[in-house]
Order: sequence, then C-alpha cells, then structure tokens
Amino acid sequence: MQMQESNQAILAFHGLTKAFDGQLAIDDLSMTLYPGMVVGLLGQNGAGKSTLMRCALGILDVTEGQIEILGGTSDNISSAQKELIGYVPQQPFGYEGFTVERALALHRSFYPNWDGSLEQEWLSRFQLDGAQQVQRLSVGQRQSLALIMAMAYRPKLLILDEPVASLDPIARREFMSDLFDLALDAGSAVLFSSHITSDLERVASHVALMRKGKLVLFKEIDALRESVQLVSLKPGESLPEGLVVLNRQQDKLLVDHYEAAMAPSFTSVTPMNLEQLFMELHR
Ligand SMILES: Nc1ncnc2c1ncn2[C@@H]1O[C@H](COP(=O)(O)OP(=O)(O)OP(=O)(O)O)[C@@H](O)[C@H]1O
Repeated sequence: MQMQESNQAILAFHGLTKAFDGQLAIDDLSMTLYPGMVVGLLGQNGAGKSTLMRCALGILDVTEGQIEILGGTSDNISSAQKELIGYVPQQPFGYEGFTVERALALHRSFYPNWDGSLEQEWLSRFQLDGAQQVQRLSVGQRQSLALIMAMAYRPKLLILDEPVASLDPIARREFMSDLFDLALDAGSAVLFSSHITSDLERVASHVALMRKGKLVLFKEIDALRESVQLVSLKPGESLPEGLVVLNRQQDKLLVDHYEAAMAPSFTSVTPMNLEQLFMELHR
C-alpha cells in the first residue's frame, strides 16, 4: 500500500517511555501512523502493547516523551477528537442490564457520524439479537458488539486490543477484511494487537513488533519478507554494513535491512514468515 508521508499523522509516539513503579513497560518508543495504515502490533505477553494503546488514549499518563493524536496531544483529548476515535479494550465492557438494542441506542447518541446501515449490516453479520441482554451474550458476542460500537461511526483512529481473540474463524476473517476497508475508505489509521500472526499477515499494512517495551521492528509487511532473514555468516566474513542484528543464536543471526547483494557473505539465508520471525526473535 502506498503511504503519503505528506498526509498529516493520525497518531505519533515520540520517545515514549512509561514506567510503573520504576519498572519500564515502554522504553523510548517512536512510531507514526498515517491515514490508510493498518498497523498490527505483535509482542509476547507483557511486552507493553496494551500500555502503549492506553497511553495513546490518555488513559495512562506518560513518564517521558510525547504522543500526538489527531492534531492534539494524548494528555488533553477533546470531546470532538473523542468522536473520531474508536477503542476496544482487551476486556470490554459495561452495559450490563441493557439489551443489545438499548445499549446501541445509548452509545449511538454520543456519535453524530454514526452509520445506521453499517450497524445493521454488522449486527446481522455477527448474528447478534437486539433483544438479547448484554450480560447474557457469549464472550465472542460481546466482543462483536464492542467492535460495532467502536467502528460504526467510521473513526479516524481505531485502536483495538486483541479484537478478534474470541471470534470464531468466520467472524474473524470477515471482520478483518472490514478493518482493512475502513482504513482505506475512510482514510483512517488502525492500531490493533493480535497474537494471531496469520491474521496480521493478511490484513496489516505494517507490523510493529515489541519486545520488553521496545519497538524492535516497524515496517511494511511486504518489506518484511525481503529485509528480515535468518542468516549464517561464512567463516572469516564480517557482517555487511547496514545489517542490523535482531537476535543471535549460535551461528544463526536474525537480521533486518538485508539486501540480495549481501548474499555472498553467508552460507545460508532463510526468509521468515511472521510466526517464524517471532519465534526466532524470542529464542
Ligand atoms: N497498571 C499497571 N500497574 C503496574 N504494572 C502494569 C500496569 N499495567 C501494565 N503493567 C505492566 O506493564 C507491562 C506491560 O503490560 P501490557 O499489559 O502493556 O502488556 P501486553 O503486551 O499488552 O501483554 P498481553 O499480550 O498479555 O496483553 C507488564 O509487565 C505489566 O505487568
């Protein structure tokens, strides 16, 4: 996907650091999301993904650094800006005691740009019954409802913390393609975390890989297949200039910024899919 750098950033982290009781959860992280970007955030449990999202939304104060969000800053998000942001936390939710229909009616009233036909389309897609009590919904149905609530007003910025973990494969696949359409049609940016690397490969334009609070990799998913490789150096050869070592395991190196011209320096060069890359990074 072609990104226009001249577009105004929708979300930008500048040297973000977040500590809890002196323990770093985010460590000097910088990353910018432009319109049309669907960024898949990948990292082990505790890597800092939810913390990053909660800092972006001003739910958590930052320890150091700045976050720009929709032309403002995360410590002072206006109600007009909030109408342009959709967020689904890892554990939605509220609306206990409401039916699905009443919960949606209340939620809808906060968003002037609510798209009723999109809401109806998704309700039937997820087979949600408007008369059902919210507290009686299954975990996956609640997640579906949370997604409708976060997306039916076509937000400019959509932040989803493991949005599909409880969805069945059919719902997941359909939702994922909607996500992509939303970003492209509405010129929105999406930041979503997921442990399902195949989903991420299918819909993300970019992957952001976090390890222990640091952003280890942030690049277009297509570029990843070229530039990240598992290599073994020929005896006596030194590492080509420009190559960045992400991890080292005996004679195997996981490298970024690989180029075909560097091949003579290695006895083996193995491309990685996202899951393999993730495994190699954490060996
Ligand atoms: N409110 C908090 N108080 C103290 N420590 C916290 C708090 N929230 C998160 N942490 C710590 O920050 C680190 C990052 O947690 P975070 O929830 O961001 O990870 P994550 O990548 O989202 O993990 P998962 O994939 O399990 O959801 C962890 O060590 C966690 O214990």
